[in-house]
Amino acid sequence: MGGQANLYSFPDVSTLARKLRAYVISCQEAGITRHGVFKVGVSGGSLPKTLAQALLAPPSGGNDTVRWDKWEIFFADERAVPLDDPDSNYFQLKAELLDKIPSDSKPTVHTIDPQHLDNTETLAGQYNEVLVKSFAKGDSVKLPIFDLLLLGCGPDGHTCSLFPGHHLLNEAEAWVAPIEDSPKPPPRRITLTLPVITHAVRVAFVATGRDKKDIITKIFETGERLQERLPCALVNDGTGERCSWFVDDAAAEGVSCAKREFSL
Ligand SMILES: O=C1O[C@H](COP(=O)(O)O)[C@@H](O)[C@H](O)[C@H]1O
Repeated sequence: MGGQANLYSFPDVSTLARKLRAYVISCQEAGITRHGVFKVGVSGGSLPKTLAQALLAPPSGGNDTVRWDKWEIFFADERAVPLDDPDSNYFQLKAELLDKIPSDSKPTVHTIDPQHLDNTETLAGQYNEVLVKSFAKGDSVKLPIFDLLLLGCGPDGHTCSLFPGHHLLNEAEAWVAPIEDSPKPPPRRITLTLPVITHAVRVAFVATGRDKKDIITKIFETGERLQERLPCALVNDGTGERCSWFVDDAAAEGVSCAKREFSL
């Protein structure tokens, strides 16, 4: 894999949000040029709040426009709960971001089908079909290619619903996989698999706050990261310079090397 993941550290979350906006818009423009739409996968957890701060800010002119009507939003992982449950990643994104987008320019949002909540295999199959319809369009395609995946990093190094050392990290065929034993509640979820994540055109992690410091240090500084099979480190290794980390100084405090200057 070419190069190393980019680690961008900013003094505070508002600065991070401004730079993240510029980055997402550049991925948006590339996606629209490539195929007329912007196909983005988003995580839950702390990400929707920071993303909303980035994307709901008024445009500063020039090319700084979020073209919501061109966005197709998918979920990088989702919990097997109703869509109006506060644990639902869709619910969190809706509350923080989707409900605040002006009604004349709404994105297309692909949720799980809540009819299949009682069976995570069926739920993963249903969401897989959603991806097939959008990315394969009747052709045989080995893997979907997201224009951008916006991911979180849990304090244990998990991303999406891929957890350290979990057997799902070995999944090589499925695009979407069920999980029934997530160590972080709720236990029943579905997730994009590692091959899908590392196949994206761009991957961006967003992680802020002191409670992310130890794991980010481990991911970027120590030799233990791969032995421990930390999902975030595996994504870094599978994507190289296509991967960018947007972190604040509190989260990056333990990293002494590898930080890059963000320019766009
Ligand atoms: O359970 C989850 O956690 C991760 C990380 O969340 P964070 O609050 O530590 O940012 C999140 O990315 C994932 O989508 C979610 O299901």
